[in-house]
Amino acid sequence: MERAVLEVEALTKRFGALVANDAIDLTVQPGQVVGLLGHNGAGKTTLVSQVVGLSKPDSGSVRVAGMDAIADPAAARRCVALQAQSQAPLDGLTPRAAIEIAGRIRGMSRNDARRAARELADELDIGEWLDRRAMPDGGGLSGGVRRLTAFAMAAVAGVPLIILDEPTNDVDAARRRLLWAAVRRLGDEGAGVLLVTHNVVEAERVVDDLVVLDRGAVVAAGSPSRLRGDRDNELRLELSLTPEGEDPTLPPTDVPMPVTRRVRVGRRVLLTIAPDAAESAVRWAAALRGQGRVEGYSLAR
Ligand SMILES: Nc1ncnc2c1ncn2[C@@H]1O[C@H](COP(=O)(O)OP(=O)(O)OP(=O)(O)O)[C@@H](O)[C@H]1O
Repeated sequence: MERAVLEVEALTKRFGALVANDAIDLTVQPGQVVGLLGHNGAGKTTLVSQVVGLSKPDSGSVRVAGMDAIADPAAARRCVALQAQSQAPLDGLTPRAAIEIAGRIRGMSRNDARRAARELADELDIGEWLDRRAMPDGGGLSGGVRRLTAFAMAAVAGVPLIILDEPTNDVDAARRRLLWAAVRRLGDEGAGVLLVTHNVVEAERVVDDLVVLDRGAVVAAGSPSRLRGDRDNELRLELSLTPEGEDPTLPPTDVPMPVTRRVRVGRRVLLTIAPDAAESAVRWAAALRGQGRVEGYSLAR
């Protein structure tokens, strides 16, 4: 197998007491589109910042195209194109100029950069704004066109690893479809793509693998169909709380099994757990009831 374009191992990053990335393992192969999913604050942007050398991990390793991205961030960065979550600073530029400059910085000839900018504009259907200038007050270009231009800037020159952080924000539905198709094309042409998104439903169609983060840790990883299969088998433990309202699932908790989802509705708490955790879940819930800490419990598919 070809060498992975991104190898993250046991990556840990703390902000004071908060563990923003908790021993994360993640690999992107050439030609593979990997979706990185997670709620707000799950640790996605923290992970991306370390991959591109903007912040240093507390422990763990990051290799980009075989290079140690922690020891030599500048070398690693040459192999990565990043579309950041914040809008790209395009003020005073036209999309055409911005995309061409991004290509030239990556070593493309003037002609190649010009041709690539035109092709990307056609692919994303932003040709009519290609020569319109972005104004500093936010005028000139819509948020969606700015976002698509930033995507084109990341996609223009062939680098081994392309990281897209929420590339569809502000983009209309029709152009989102074009953008997803372009993401798939980048993978099919051999790039490794790490796609950070909240948009699971749309991303699922273009990714090969998904990595799901929750509170800094990887809670699920694999192909979308495998993860869906896992979900079909998941169990739901429901606890009925006492009128006093003690919630034994809140920290400090002695819950003995991994919980992939916790939802509280009134005096009921629903925990989603793996099928092989059924026995320990029932033993724990029965003990809670025995101690009078919950009124009752049930376990269901
Ligand atoms: N510089 C920082 N200092 C302190 N805490 C931080 C810092 N950067 C991030 N955090 C915290 O680390 C956790 C992970 O944040 P991060 O931005 O990586 O999440 P995210 O998954 O990218 O979220 P979102 O989807 O909202 O962008 C959050 O609790 C956040 O408040």
